Amino acid sequence: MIMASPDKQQTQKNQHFSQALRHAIDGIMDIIYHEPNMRYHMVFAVGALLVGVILQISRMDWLWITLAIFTVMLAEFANTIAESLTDLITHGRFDPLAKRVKDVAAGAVVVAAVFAIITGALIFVPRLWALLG
Ligand SMILES: Nc1ncnc2c1ncn2[C@@H]1O[C@H](COP(=O)(O)OP(=O)(O)OP(=O)(O)O)[C@@H](O)[C@H]1O
Repeated sequence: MIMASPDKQQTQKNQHFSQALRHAIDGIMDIIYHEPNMRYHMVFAVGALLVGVILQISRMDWLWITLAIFTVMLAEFANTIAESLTDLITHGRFDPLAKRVKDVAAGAVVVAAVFAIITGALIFVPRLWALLG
């Protein structure tokens, strides 16, 4: 689960912006590689972007779609952070507070996904309906 830089096990502060950016990219690659849900979110995001291009949605609609995509992804980041910190503290030992943290974090992803579904439906369904009608 944890991706340390292969060259050294750094624990001190980053010295340069490029070093900080490299670690941030490590984090993004880690969540894509280890969290299947993040990959599902990305597939849905690409699908929404393709449909948006095909239907030539407005600039305002693009803003809503972009907001929905990033909201879901940020919720998944928060969920993964909460899970990792919980596992770091509990080492697999059952704790009711750990359950609460993980369940609430997972709930945040569900709420974000519902927002994305509503946003996509409001933007795409009327246009698809008009195409079929
Ligand atoms: N240490 C723990 N103490 C108590 N309950 C736990 C603990 N670890 C996990 N759980 C319970 O098991 C569930 C599943 O845990 P898991 O770590 O797989 O989270 P998850 O949200 O399903 O993960 P992912 O988002 O990667 O699918 C949690 O939602 C929580 O209810």
